[in-house]
Amino acid sequence: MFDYSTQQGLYSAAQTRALDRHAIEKGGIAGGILMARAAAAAWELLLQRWPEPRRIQVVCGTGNNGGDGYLLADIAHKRGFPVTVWQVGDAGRIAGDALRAREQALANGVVVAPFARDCLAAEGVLVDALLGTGLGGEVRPAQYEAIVAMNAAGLPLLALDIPSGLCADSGRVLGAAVKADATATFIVAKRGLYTGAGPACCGDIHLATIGVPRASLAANPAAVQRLDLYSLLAQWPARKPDAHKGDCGRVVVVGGDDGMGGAILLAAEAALRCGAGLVSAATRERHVSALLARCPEAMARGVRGGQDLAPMLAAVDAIALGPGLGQSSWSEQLFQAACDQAACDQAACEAQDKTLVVDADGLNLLAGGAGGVRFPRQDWVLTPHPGEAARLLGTDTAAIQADRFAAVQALQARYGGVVVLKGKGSLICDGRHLLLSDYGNPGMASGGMGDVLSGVIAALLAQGLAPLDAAALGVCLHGAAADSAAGAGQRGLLASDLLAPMRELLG
Ligand SMILES: NC(=O)C1=CN([C@@H]2O[C@H](COP(=O)(O)OP(=O)(O)OC[C@H]3O[C@@H](n4cnc5c(N)ncnc54)[C@H](O)[C@@H]3O)[C@@H](O)[C@H]2O)[C@@H](O)CC1
Ligand SMILES: Nc1ncnc2c1ncn2[C@@H]1O[C@H](COP(=O)(O)OP(=O)(O)O)[C@@H](O)[C@H]1O
Ligand SMILES: [K+]
Repeated sequence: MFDYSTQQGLYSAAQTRALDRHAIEKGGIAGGILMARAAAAAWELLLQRWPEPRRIQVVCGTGNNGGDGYLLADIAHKRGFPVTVWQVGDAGRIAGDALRAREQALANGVVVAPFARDCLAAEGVLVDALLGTGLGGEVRPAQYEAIVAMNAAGLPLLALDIPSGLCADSGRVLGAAVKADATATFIVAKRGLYTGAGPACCGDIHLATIGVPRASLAANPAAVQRLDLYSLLAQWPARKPDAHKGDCGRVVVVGGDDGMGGAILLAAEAALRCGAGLVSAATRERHVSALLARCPEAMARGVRGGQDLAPMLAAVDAIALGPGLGQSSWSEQLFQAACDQAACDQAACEAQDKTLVVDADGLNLLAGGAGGVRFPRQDWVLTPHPGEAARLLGTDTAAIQADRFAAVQALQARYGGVVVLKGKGSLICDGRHLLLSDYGNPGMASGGMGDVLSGVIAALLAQGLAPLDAAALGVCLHGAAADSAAGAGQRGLLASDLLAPMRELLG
């Protein structure tokens, strides 16, 4: 198993509060000092990003996020920039460090005025210090209006800690959220910044740790880890000099019903390009010659049903079940044969690390109860996109996207094994670990990307990686290859464009 403890921790709002408390109470750093450091870090980022702002407008709320904003305004004012603070909500409710920050800014001559409709001037840089990790529930009307106005202003926008209106825990928009160009997040990265609507709201994310003691971090370990491809690759030993193809694993990809022959080809080619020793494709007879013409390294076989498939599965390490599988009776037979094969010799399967990767119509068949396949089971990696996840949990896509962390955990609890919830900020869960990959880009919103991913994960399993490691490395590799292939343009990216960069990244 890879060691995930060195990956960057992602925190919930409650964990962040516990961390703050620890730093203040045990670390002896006053809350006001943390606030001043946060403001200074954000100011530095603002100047790096927009070196000559003609004006700075800071929209402040009544909590400590607003306090950060007041101190940033104070710094900007001292540096001679024209600054206005627009106060949203009743200033009489401001207390503690935030109140001291406001008083300091006022005493130093910062212009502070109540936020009003159309108050924002159309110049300079806007700073969002309205709501941070203290947001609870859907945003209330006054804050909603301020968020809409900030987004409509058409100005460069820097969010402090988290774009206002974004849920720090889930990455869901709570009614309305600021769409920032950059976000300066403080102390630790919040988990909602990296998945769901988070990435679209945050712009570039910059973490300022503001000197929180290591002991505070150690006392409050994160529950989610953000994956770094290169540190995972560094944990995967190189091939032995005398390796032969039998050492590198056997994969069978199963699918490609009528009209979907390309899906099975993509999965097979991806498995080969990610280092599987031998790859077979079990598909409709009519796809075999096209598959062989494009990819002669794959062993393509036409299968009429479950009885033809079973012998092909006997001596394999990983089965990718689902690319273009369809939902016909042929599909159901193959689905059942693959699930039975893995289940009937569970002991052998454990000994050989034989694992199923179930994707696409494999997941739809599973959701529909095809073949009476029992679960939970540990010998599979399920790779649903949000629509498939909704079918597997009997809910709708919006409910999945509203809390992707909860969804991936619910899927894993119900179905067992390792679950990958795809989409921006893909999540990987085995019941003990909760991992996030933020590689990938909207160019991947094109047919065949998922087929490639199932081939990648199957290849990594076949080469001996544990299911969690194969899923984690596979998802990162797939997304990073798409980032590399997209270059400056995302439209028109094809799933097959990922094959060459994946191979380069694997080294
Ligand atoms: N010592 C600390 O705790 C530090 C906190 N920092 C900042 O403080 C923030 C957290 O501060 P707080 O806990 O005071 O919370 P926030 O300032 O994020 O939010 C609380 C405020 O939002 C309002 N609010 C809550 N839910 C709302 C809703 N649904 N609609 C409209 N308004 C709503 C509350 O009435 C309150 O005024 C962090 O995000 C960070 O920016 C930083 O200064 C670093 C140090
Ligand atoms: N906007 C995006 N940002 C990052 N990754 C994305 C984005 N859109 C799609 N992806 C990734 O592309 C893949 C698409 O898989 P899937 O929806 O199953 O495609 P298909 O069924 O067409 O093969 C997933 O790995 C998903 O995480
Ligand atoms: K904010």
